[in-house]
Amino acid sequence: MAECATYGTVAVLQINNPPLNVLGHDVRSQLMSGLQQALQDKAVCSIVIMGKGQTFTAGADVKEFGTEKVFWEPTLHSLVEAVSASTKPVVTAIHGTTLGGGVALALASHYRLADSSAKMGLPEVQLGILPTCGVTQRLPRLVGLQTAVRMVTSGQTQSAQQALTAGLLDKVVTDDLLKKAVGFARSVDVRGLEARRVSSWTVPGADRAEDVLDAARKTLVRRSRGAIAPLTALQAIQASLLPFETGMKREAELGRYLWTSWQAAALRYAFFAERTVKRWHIPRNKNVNYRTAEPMDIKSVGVLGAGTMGVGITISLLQAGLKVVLTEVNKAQLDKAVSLIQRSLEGKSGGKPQPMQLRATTDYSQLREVDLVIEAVFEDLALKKKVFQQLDAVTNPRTILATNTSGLDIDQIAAATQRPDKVIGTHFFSPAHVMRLLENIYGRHTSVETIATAMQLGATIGKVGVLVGNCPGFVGNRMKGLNFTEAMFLLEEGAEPQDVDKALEEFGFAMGPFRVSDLAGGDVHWRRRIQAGLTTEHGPPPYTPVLYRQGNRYSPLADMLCMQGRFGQKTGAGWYRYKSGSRTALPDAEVHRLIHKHRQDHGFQRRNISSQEIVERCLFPLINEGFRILEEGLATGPQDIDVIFLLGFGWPRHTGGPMYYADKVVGLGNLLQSLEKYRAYHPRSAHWVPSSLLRKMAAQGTSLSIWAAGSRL
Ligand SMILES: CCCCCCCCCCCCC[C@H](O)CC(=O)SCCNC(=O)CCNC(=O)[C@H](O)C(C)(C)COP(=O)(O)OP(=O)(O)OC[C@H]1O[C@@H](n2cnc3c(N)ncnc32)[C@H](O)[C@@H]1OP(=O)(O)O
Repeated sequence: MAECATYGTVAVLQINNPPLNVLGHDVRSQLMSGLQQALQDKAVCSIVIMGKGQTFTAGADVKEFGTEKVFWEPTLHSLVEAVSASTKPVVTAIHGTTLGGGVALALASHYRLADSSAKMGLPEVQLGILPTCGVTQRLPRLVGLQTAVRMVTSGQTQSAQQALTAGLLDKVVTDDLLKKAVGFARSVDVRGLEARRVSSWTVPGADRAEDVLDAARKTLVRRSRGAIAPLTALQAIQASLLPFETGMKREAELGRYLWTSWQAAALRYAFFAERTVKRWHIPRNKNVNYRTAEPMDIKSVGVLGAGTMGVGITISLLQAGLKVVLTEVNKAQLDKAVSLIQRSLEGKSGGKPQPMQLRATTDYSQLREVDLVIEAVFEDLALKKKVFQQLDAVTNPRTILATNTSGLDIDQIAAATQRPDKVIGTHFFSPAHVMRLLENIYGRHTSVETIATAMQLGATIGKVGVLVGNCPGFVGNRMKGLNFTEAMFLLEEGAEPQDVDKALEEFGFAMGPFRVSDLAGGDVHWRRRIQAGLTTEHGPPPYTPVLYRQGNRYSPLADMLCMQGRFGQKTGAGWYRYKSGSRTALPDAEVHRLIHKHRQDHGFQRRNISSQEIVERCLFPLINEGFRILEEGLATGPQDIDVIFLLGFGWPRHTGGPMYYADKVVGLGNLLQSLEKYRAYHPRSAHWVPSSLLRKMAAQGTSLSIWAAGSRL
């Protein structure tokens, strides 16, 4: 846990708690007793604190946060204060990714040394809490308000060099940190100790504090979208302008406020959910799971189709060091893609991809020897089936064939091949080299090896893979579709597009559904609705009621816009209008007229609709569908659905994701009641019928977290 050794007059305390040296209670206890021993030992003149293994420490043990253990003495706070009060100089020697409580220890020490691999960061606001233990008071005194605000409110890490420049480190060394730290500790003198206590310093540049804090507040109000931690952290930093002890009291008050907030619990859940999804199983056959599966070794990947998705996927693969054969029948498109890929990678690595790593070709047969192919052609089932038939013919029989589809039937695509066991869906999200989600979809015949390989590939390319079953739209788009459907009904009943967008943006989404639709292009879903027989290019199919299709209430408003060529940003007009070259959504009188006329034509009585109703009507059907998905065994657990929404659909992280939000914030009983209420008003929408799983859980008074704990392997 923590080891103590002496090197002449220097005592070295080394944290040894693999893999990340988190500061759980055992580690804290041993560090504290090591420190006390060193203070009592007359032969010891100075003390080094460092870590063994891959990092100094990743900070507090987040697994303790929901428990009493976090308060057991010595708490992190007591340990940090003991370091600060030490009567012998303490040198912290940092390597690897050092986070949170690790930085707190370093700040309380009298000297800070790092090797060049070190990265330092304060991710606490991402967990909804405040960096306490004096971080918000010492950091501004050491690096100034501006850098402190940036580090604390963004959670971004600083490289060793950046930390040195900022004043956070005293020295960066290149090798043998232990030897260098011991040498450094020998050279420091107890006489200078008092002056080395950061708590006795004043914040540099305090005369410009108001400007810095005002500017930061404005940015944070815009960026945090309802998350309380960043703005609270700013208040704590502001308190560093007060005397140190007063500032510490303020830090403790604000720390308590965040610690006990529901957002902190939600963000902690999100942190562990992202890690839980890698422990997948198939609900209908728990024997098929991450433990029983052995992935294939993937060294080379073919990407078929060099459109936007193909380009993003290729960049992700190359960045992870995989060999890629990019295949595209259209030579001009291929050349354009290669230049986009090169430019993107040059921007990141300062160099072009090795010629060996990327082979671009118009010839399918070049895919013969790759380990896995990701097809990324146009979203059309007939085309994909044809492509899979060709791939089946040209590739090695052991090659895995993956399709990047956002909702088409994996079984139908697999049926076009002689190897349905080696066919899987890998749904990337656009831009594919940026978005961290990979929704992997198994079909009826997909083998456990194929599933494990797709999940492993996700991890290799730095994505969070979530395994789901096959159904139209899979998990993400199946649920998300309901949100847009209900948003249009709200327009029919009286809301304007900007009202709906504003309510959901206030809830925490970066963009409301109409702005998203304009960004993505309304024609994409219009084509899908046409294919599904819900509409035609000229209006409702013959003998079909305008407001009722395939057994459900239907709003034709989106179809009406598309029939006028209003596809969104790319055509300069959609639900909003856009000035040439601008992405700013401007309310459009044309759209308001169209909605108004539609209301009159069909007898809708316009009424005022509250933000609460907008949020509930857009989100509750989606959550209800999430329960159906769990009931149908299409996701391993609620965490999987939440991660899909957090990483793929911009669901506000501080609410934990749709299923967590329903479970812990809304409450399952309240959710059920609301669904029943809206169902009474809107009997022609099947999405208001509560799922039987939700009914059962609400009746039993149980929670999704209990259900998930029982079902997860
Ligand atoms: C009324 C009461 C009033 C109370 C007042 C307040 C009381 C406060 C008491 C506590 C004060 C704490 C103050 C301190 O400032 C807080 C902190 O230090 S918060 C913690 C900060 N650290 C983090 O957030 C680290 C998060 N981790 C990461 O970002 C990454 O793990 C990594 C370090 C970059 C490494 O990434 P990877 O190599 O990809 O590894 P994984 O992410 O897969 O992780 C591997 C494994 O480790 C688990 N894990 C990671 N970090 C932690 C952690 N900090 N604690 C516990 N466990 C951690 C992770 O879950 C993986 O586990 P697995 O899934 O494999 O089981």
